[in-house]
Amino acid sequence: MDGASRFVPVSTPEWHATAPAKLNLALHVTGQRADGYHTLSSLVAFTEAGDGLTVRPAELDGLTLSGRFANALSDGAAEENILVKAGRMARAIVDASGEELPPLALHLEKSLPVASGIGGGSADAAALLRIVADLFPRCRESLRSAALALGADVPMCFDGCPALVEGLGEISSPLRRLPAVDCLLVNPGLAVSTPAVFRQLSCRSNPPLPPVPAAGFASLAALVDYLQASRNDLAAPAGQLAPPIAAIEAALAQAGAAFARMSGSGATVFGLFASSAAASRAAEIMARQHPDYWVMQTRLRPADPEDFQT
Ligand SMILES: C[C@](O)(CO)[C@H](O)COP(=O)(O)OP(=O)(O)OC[C@H]1O[C@@H](n2ccc(N)nc2=O)[C@H](O)[C@@H]1O
Ligand SMILES: Nc1ncnc2c1ncn2[C@@H]1O[C@H](COP(=O)(O)OP(=O)(O)OP(=O)(O)O)[C@@H](O)[C@H]1O
Repeated sequence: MDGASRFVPVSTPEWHATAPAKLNLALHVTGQRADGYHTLSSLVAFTEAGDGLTVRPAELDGLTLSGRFANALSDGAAEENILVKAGRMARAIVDASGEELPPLALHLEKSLPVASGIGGGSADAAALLRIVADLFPRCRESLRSAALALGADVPMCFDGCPALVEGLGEISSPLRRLPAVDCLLVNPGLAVSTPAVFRQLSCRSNPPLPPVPAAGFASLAALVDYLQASRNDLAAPAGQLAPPIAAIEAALAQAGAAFARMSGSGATVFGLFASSAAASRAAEIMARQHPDYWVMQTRLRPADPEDFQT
């Protein structure tokens, strides 16, 4: 059965994907290109939990929203939603391949805070591109290549695997091993603009991350050892725009995190924990201290060496 014929079954099909949060476990800004964009060296991982995207064929394209952070997106025109742009791009690519992508009804359960350094919009767009790639496998490479035009984080979200990323984030070296580390994400309720953070950077030319061990990370301890020799270069400029970031990092460490750091351009801070019980205890402490903060307990999506062909 080819991809297009899947759209004419007796009952209406429906596809669902989780759009996980992206965590920049470490992020070094290594330079600035002539077009103003910055080159990065970043260790990225993805969480089990995230936004939820449901896609159905329909008479007309449409987007509906629900979830805790839906309101943050319904103020703007639907056309501005990155999902609408991703859908348009996917249709152009599928059409150019000689197949046909019908109108789609999209429903987004927006569970991740907006403009928070965990790539929520990028994850949503990538989830849609992945669904289209599964339906039209011949278009997968073109969809992956086009993803960068939607945003620097979209290619890594499309791959969805823990990786060392370079360039603007589109050059990816997947990690051979990463355990399913328990983690907490904490956001103080302050939206932070990514361009504003890059503008505040004082040094735009830093050394890349230390080499990632060829075998990846077999334990939380090995990962933490590596992270301690790295930074998030965007933490200082983001802290000028969202001062609670440093206090959240300290509070997570105090509450038992083996490691805590801001992700991306902030203001979300992640904490890594030795067990789900330890993460739950810290979640209770954070919720008691800051009932207005967003706190999400989840785990990192692991990487297993058996997934790699040698
Ligand atoms: C900070 C990161 O989240 C780390 O993964 C990404 O680099 C940002 O990814 P993103 O939010 O998808 O970013 P985009 O939507 O592509 O870019 C937003 C704006 O941030 C700045 N920007 C972004 C990425 C990058 N490598 N250099 C930049 O200078 C540019 O001013 C750009 O206009
Ligand atoms: N589906 C979407 N989800 C979130 N933001 C969206 C979406 N569509 C458009 N946007 C816009 O994109 C901007 C960035 O939002 P997003 O949540 O992706 O930021 P972020 O978490 O800081 O991303 P990154 O980590 O990639 O910098 C917001 O200003 C928001 O209005």
